[in-house]
Amino acid sequence: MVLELEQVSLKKEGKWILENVDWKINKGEHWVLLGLNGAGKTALLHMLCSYYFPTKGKVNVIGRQFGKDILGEQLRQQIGIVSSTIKEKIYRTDSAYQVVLSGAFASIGLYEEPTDEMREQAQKLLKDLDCYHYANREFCTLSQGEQQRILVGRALMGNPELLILDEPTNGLDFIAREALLESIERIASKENPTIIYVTHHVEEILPVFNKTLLLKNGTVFAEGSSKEMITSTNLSDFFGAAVEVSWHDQRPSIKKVK
Ligand SMILES: Nc1ncnc2c1ncn2[C@@H]1O[C@H](COP(=O)(O)OP(=O)(O)OP(=O)(O)O)[C@@H](O)[C@H]1O
Repeated sequence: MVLELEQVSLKKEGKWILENVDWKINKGEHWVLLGLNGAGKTALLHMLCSYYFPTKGKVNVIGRQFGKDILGEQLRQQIGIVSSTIKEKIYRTDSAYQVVLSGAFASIGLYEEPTDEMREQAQKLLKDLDCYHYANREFCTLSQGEQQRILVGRALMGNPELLILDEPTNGLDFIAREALLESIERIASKENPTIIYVTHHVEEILPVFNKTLLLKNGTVFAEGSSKEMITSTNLSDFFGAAVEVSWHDQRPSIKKVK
């Protein structure tokens, strides 16, 4: 089991942000965490990375139980994460290669001497993600799409037990988005890491993400196979607005019904 949440609740400034969340993720599963703005997705991710401690309930991430085991840095080294918060922190003048390498230490910037093995893995990731030709460019000179690829490479350094992709296509145009999704699909099917893909865009649910958890107002609205979750009836209830879901080539699309 990579993740086990049991009746997890989180209170911040007198308000319940998460309530009675149950979620189990087995090794190698690919999940989508879908929720509208303010649903509690970021709060939940912060908890998985041990930045937040649950007010109630049990959290077990990669075999470590919050409250019993030592967490923090050690745990975060086993989780690869792509998020806008991390992107904002990356040093503008670090090269793309340095950014990828820093993932081996789960640090922002490089403070330790990488081993030959780390360098080899970083170069391989740059090639696999089709980023090798801009490896020596400063991070800030890369396009949004290029930056996101580099961040995916950084997250994959050290072969994490859990890969969290938090709205990785934010700010990307249609072409860059689809190209990044193709890479993610390749990683998911080839390397088979456990992945949580966080989004509010139904269209981004790739066939490899065959499980979905719907989070609404801090509670689990429903969870199960993506095919069963992503239906017109279920999502109309979930969004509180009549929507129509259609599937093409195993990818869903959604439109509001007038
Ligand atoms: N530290 C905090 N203190 C007080 N309220 C918070 C805190 N963190 C989050 N919240 C509130 O909890 C709710 C859920 O926020 P969260 O950022 O987790 O949502 P989200 O699903 O990630 O939304 P988005 O898709 O817009 O990023 C929001 O109402 C937010 O204002």
